[in-house]
Amino acid sequence: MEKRDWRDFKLYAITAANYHPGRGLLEVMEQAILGGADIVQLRAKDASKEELLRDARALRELTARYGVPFIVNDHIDVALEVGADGAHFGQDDMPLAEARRILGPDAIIGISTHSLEQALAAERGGADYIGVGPVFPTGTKPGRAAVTTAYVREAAANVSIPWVAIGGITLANADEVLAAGATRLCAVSAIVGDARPADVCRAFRARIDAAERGAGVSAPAAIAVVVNGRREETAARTVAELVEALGLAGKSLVVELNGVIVAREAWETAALADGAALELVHFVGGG
Ligand SMILES: Cc1ncc(COP(=O)(O)OP(=O)(O)O)c(N)n1
Ligand SMILES: Cc1ncsc1CCOP(=O)(O)O
Ligand SMILES: [Mg+2]
Repeated sequence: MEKRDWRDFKLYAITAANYHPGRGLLEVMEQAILGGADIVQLRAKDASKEELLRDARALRELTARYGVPFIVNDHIDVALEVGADGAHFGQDDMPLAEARRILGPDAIIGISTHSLEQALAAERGGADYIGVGPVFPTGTKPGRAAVTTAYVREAAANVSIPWVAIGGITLANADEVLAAGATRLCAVSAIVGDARPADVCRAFRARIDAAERGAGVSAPAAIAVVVNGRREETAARTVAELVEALGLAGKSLVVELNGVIVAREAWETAALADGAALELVHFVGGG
């Protein structure tokens, strides 16, 4: 089988074990890959070196099995030790030139950028890809100012190396980021924090593919779902969008999707696929 060029990646999934208590890292990341994540990063800010090495070895094996590039965040020694495909660094991490010297010419080196100036500097310095973000405020990187879709537009117009939009991206705002010119999306909480990472990744990939075809942003195709036993055609792709479309936003509701209750905090990322079955129970306040 011909090996895919890693530059063709569309959906970048990053680990965050704190978002999936009770579910294993490998189980969650394998689901993400099965749903269409085509590059994976190990990011574990509070992990010990031993934990990092253990998880990096396991993810190296998993990603190799699926032919998906594996990147390690921050820790160049761990990337080297486990034979990762590359490493990712921020503006305050190891300088790009030093990382290149240590990892060699074939490693994939990613750099976070928060402005076009930083993007062009990373490009000149030999980065293989850059992160553009955080596009929106995000609890995954608290305190970091959002660059907004204004910087996504600038990147789309000016950056020649692969770049990926990151930060606060969910199924509810993915189309906005794609409409600003992104062709690759990265998400942490929206993927690994969802009970069904494969479904979320499939939904992200569908949005990315639709944007690439120049379709879907203004007039998404309808899917058929079953709501309380009744078939509904809808353009909604998340529980939140469906609740809004049914005029139930702000109401006291319990939502069950395919037999599983979806917590209100997860409505924005709970993806709807064609054929999904929902039960919506609306409580009317009493006196
Ligand atoms: C793909 C991607 N983009 C950006 C980042 C953030 O890196 P950094 O700014 O160094 O912040 P930390 O992730 O280290 O907290 C990333 N990891 N991946
Ligand atoms: C690591 C990182 N760098 C910029 S934003 C971000 C966090 C993205 O996480 P989420 O997708 O949960 O907002
Ligand atoms: Mg970093």
